[in-house]
Amino acid sequence: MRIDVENLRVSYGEVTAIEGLSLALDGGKIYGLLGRNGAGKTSLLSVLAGFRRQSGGSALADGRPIFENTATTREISLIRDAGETIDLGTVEDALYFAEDLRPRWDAAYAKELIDLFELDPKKNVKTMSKGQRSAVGVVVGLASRAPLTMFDESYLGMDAPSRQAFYDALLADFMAHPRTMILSTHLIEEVSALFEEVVIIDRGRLVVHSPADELVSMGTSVTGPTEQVESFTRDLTVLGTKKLGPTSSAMVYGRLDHAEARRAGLETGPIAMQELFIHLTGGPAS
Ligand SMILES: Nc1ncnc2c1ncn2[C@@H]1O[C@H](COP(=O)(O)OP(=O)(O)OP(=O)(O)O)[C@@H](O)[C@H]1O
Repeated sequence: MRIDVENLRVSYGEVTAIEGLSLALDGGKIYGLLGRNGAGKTSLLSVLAGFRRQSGGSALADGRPIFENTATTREISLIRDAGETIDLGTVEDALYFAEDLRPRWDAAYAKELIDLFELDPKKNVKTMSKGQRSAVGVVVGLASRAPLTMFDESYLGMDAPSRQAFYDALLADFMAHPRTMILSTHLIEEVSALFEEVVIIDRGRLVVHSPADELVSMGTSVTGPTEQVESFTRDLTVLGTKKLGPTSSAMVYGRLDHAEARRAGLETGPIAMQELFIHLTGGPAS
């Protein structure tokens, strides 16, 4: 499913969560949606899911307005954190409800996922642990096979093996049934390998929309004797420097001539997406 957002504004009374945001997603990919606390990720996803009407601008899915358009919103699934989406009866009830709502529901796959996450179908969702409720959300989100599937920090409370099981299942199911997936997360290092494209928002505005590999290629570590590192990086954007005795390692943002660095006796290497994210969203939290 294709997404076109144009000059979007989302306000809550006096608070403006999204302002002047335009974004075009071709679809059929896994997108990472990144932003610091309060950046507007949930607000954007809520509009894309039709949970909330935008205050200004437009949001289209496959060229059609989303809000109050049931034919379109049936094809869109947004799973919020810790199973917030599912608050009725047992796990089985939640699955029946989802099956009724979702035209592409795969009941056999849902059952497989219930077994994978070792969930008790007869258990009341409200009495489950936070991680188990998140897992129910993940099952509903994946088995819906919605052409636009969004997970908004849907792993909250899930332990590391369960989160890994979620990422593996998501990737396998995406390969078998390609669709548009948007994952909003703060666990950048853990999830970034899944992203084909990355969208970073900050204070309600778009900062970056780029293929993940291009974004990562914008960051380089330059390591060598401190003096050479300093002289080589003098006119470059340096995100941070680490010193160990006479050696320094600088994190540089922007295109860089690796051969020239090597000629200067320096080593270059990749830096993590998280470092770039921290830089692009205003540096470490004070
Ligand atoms: N229901 C609401 N009423 C008033 N303000 C709200 C409401 N929901 C969100 N906001 C405000 O809108 C801004 C964006 O919030 P949003 O939840 O979209 O951010 P987020 O990027 O999802 O944050 P987080 O990573 O912390 O979940 C924040 O300033 C927040 O306080």
